[in-house]
Amino acid sequence: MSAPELQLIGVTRLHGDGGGRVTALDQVDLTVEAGELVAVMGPSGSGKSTLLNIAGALDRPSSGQVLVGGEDLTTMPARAVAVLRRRRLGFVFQDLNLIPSLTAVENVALPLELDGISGRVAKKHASEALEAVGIHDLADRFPEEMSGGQQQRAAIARALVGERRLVLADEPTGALDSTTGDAVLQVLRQRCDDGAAGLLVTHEARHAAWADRVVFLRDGKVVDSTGISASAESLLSTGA
Ligand SMILES: Nc1ncnc2c1ncn2[C@@H]1O[C@H](COP(=O)(O)OP(=O)(O)OP(=O)(O)O)[C@@H](O)[C@H]1O
Repeated sequence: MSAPELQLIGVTRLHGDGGGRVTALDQVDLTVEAGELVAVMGPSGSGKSTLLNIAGALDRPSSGQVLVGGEDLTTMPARAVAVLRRRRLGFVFQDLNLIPSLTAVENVALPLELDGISGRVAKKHASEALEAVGIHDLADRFPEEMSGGQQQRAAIARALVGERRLVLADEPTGALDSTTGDAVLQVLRQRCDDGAAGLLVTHEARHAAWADRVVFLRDGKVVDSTGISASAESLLSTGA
């Protein structure tokens, strides 16, 4: 059997020291297999963003292990981590970070070109990624010529382009209207159904309902991890 796409083992992240020390994550264990979409929920300050940043090698744990596709990020040289992050991980954050002077297709092709793929091949993959998120016809528009929802879809296409096996999303629907937000989640869900692994931080039970599993954090600890059928009902009834 192949290694899980993502495995956190006993991950602790401390910030500051002395009296000001904060335990952002406390001995967190989490496994996400290929084909699985896992939602992370919890109150403000519970450690959701820290978890996502550590899973995406944007931050390092104070102790514990982070394995991506079976490779331990915590012992890997920084250069190898950067390559793995570029090739294997896709990030969808609220801050879209599309480059204003590049068209949609150029923005999506950029990570591939940075990875040494020829411009022509990168554009072909980028066009397919734009098609998958339903904005193929906007390929030659600049970000300022697109609506917020269209920009978000372009950002998702950029996160999914190429062979990204692990997709990390932090409130990817942001301020989008609910129809566009659902479309964005549908793309993420489809990608996981096609074999990627996904980790989705969200405050909204309606969005977590797209996941196979929900992990609840409180004060940096996983307090519950539950299949969606059981959790969705209780979450929706409490309005969490
Ligand atoms: N760089 C930092 N320095 C000090 N404390 C930090 C730092 N980053 C995060 N923290 C603290 O770690 C804890 C977890 O923060 P984190 O941002 O992961 O929570 P969150 O669940 O994503 O919150 P929110 O839902 O409000 O975004 C909080 O107490 C936060 O104040």
